[in-house]
Amino acid sequence: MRAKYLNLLSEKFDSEEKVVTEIINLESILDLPKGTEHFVSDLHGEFQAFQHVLRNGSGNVRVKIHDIFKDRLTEEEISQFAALVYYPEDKINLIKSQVDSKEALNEWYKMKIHHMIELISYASSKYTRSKLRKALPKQFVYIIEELLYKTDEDTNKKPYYEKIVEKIVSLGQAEKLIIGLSHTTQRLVVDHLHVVGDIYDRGPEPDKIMDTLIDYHSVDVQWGNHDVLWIGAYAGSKVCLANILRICARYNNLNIIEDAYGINLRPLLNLAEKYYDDNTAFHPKQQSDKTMSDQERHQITIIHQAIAMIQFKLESPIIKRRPYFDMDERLVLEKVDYDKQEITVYGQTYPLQNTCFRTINPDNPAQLLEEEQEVIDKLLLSVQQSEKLKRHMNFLMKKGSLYLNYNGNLLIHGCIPVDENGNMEEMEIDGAIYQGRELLDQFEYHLRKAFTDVETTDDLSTDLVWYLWTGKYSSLFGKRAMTTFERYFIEDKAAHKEVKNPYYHLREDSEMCKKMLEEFDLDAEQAHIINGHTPVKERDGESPIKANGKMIVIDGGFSKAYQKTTGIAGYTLLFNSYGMQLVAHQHFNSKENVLMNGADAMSVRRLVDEELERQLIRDTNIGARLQEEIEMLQALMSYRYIN
Ligand SMILES: O=P(O)(O)OC[C@H]1O[C@](O)(COP(=O)(O)O)[C@@H](O)[C@@H]1O
Ligand SMILES: [Mn+2]
Repeated sequence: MRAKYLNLLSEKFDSEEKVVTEIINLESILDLPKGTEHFVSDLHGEFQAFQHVLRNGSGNVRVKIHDIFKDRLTEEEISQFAALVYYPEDKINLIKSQVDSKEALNEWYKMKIHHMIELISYASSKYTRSKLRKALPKQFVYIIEELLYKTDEDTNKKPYYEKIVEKIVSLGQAEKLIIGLSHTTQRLVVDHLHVVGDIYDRGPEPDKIMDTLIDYHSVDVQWGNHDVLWIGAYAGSKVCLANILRICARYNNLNIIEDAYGINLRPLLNLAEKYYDDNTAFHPKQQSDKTMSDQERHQITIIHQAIAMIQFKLESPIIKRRPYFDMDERLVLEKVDYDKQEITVYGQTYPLQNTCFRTINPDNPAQLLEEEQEVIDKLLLSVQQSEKLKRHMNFLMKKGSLYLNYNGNLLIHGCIPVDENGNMEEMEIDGAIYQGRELLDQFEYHLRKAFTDVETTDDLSTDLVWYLWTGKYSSLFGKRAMTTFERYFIEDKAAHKEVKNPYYHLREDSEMCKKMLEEFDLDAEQAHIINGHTPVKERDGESPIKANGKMIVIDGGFSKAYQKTTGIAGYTLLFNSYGMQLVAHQHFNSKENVLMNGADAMSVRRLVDEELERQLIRDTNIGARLQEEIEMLQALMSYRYIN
């Protein structure tokens, strides 16, 4: 086997020199500082805020500009320069409208090109030349490299460089070059991006986030409960599909379904018109930046009811065919007394209000009307035929996982289900018992299986995707039960409560965190758990850094709907060769504000962890892989070339 592999390898490295060059190349990469990792989570469709954070590298771009130019530019000029790097196209247009002569514009171009070259040279200092080359705008690689590697600028070559920049400007290329250099800078300040779940739902543009991630140079995703709901819908789970439609209706986002993904809602609307009327419990949430006519609101309200009732009906057969999901209490339609209009759940009887049960047969409440069945079948077909959704879901499968061990840390959206005593909770799946990491691996196995067979809609794997959204031992949900039905129809808020898994208070304890890290074969002393999912209520004094820094929770509320609760507009985490920093973002007003005022009112930075020694690539996941490659090359060397 080994000889076979070495023979294969020798086809690529067919001379002693080639092997030596590659070994030296890899060795030198190992000694470069570790690249910067950038963590975000709970984006919830907020594309504008997300792309701002990406473009400014959570404040990293400004820090770098500040480092270089603090003695030469005012704070105001630094902010304006930063705005140019974030939004070069728009900023250039703005400048064009402000300057009064072509000469002045050309002078501005020249100065900015020089500044950008300095910035890139600084921002790329920890990368190899080849990596930097890959990040440069293709059409200008040669020119930029000439400008970058100007070793003797102060002496004989200076006029030569001035000439190059002059020429770029006179040939009308300055604008393109500045735009290209800005994107290069954005790319250089972050080496790798982690999205710790919940790209979808609540906000208006998850599809644009997906497109951005697909184009991003290096990224992974830890699925959130909302993401698996979308994966489930595509993978054939009708109940997941009903849920995503219900949430889109609730947040006035049905255009994601219709316009972004091209899914036809007409059959659902027809059904809704037949059976439903106005109902305040189903009015869509008013998003501040969206207007709605009365007619639109009416349509959304009736669609919202139609799909919610389909959802409740679809839950029932799954709960019945999977007794080990242990969800009998969620057979809500069967717990309703239709004459008295009340329900008994968890031993309590409550009156029901705002009901919309016209399609329900009290003798068999979970039975879908033929029309309902037809609608959900058509919707599923339409979902599975959406090319764009297919592309997005494929990407989520390719780059995503339920959890990830990366550079010594554990990244996971929700939780590791534990009991009050901190023991891993057990769950039965298909006759076998799983817990901890094994349980999570089982969930992931089934999710992938469901995705490879989208035709099958009611097998165990597809049902388990829905379980991940809402089940008691789901590592993504992290609560005992979802009280969606109660929230619509019961006034008493006590019935709405969703009890969290004990994980959420036990994670405050560093010993508990260490135990969980060990479960995932990580070095408990060094590692951190990085979570999303539960908004940190900074407003009430809650800290995102818990258990002496072992646990970091980065859901700070990108989602506008949750900003009132958190008091801020999201956290992001940066992990560079010097350690980890948490960035708390202020509310993102608008791109226009950044452009006009250079305002970048975000970041309060907090140190999570400081490395005693600067971390090198040698110490990272990638470093471990490179070391293996070096070993193979050394083996090839002795096998083939040295005797
Ligand atoms: O805020 P809404 O739309 O009422 O949604 C509430 C539901 O969302 C959930 O919190 C899940 O979403 P998150 O992952 O964002 O917490 C459920 O537990 C809850 O029932
Ligand atoms: Mn979540």
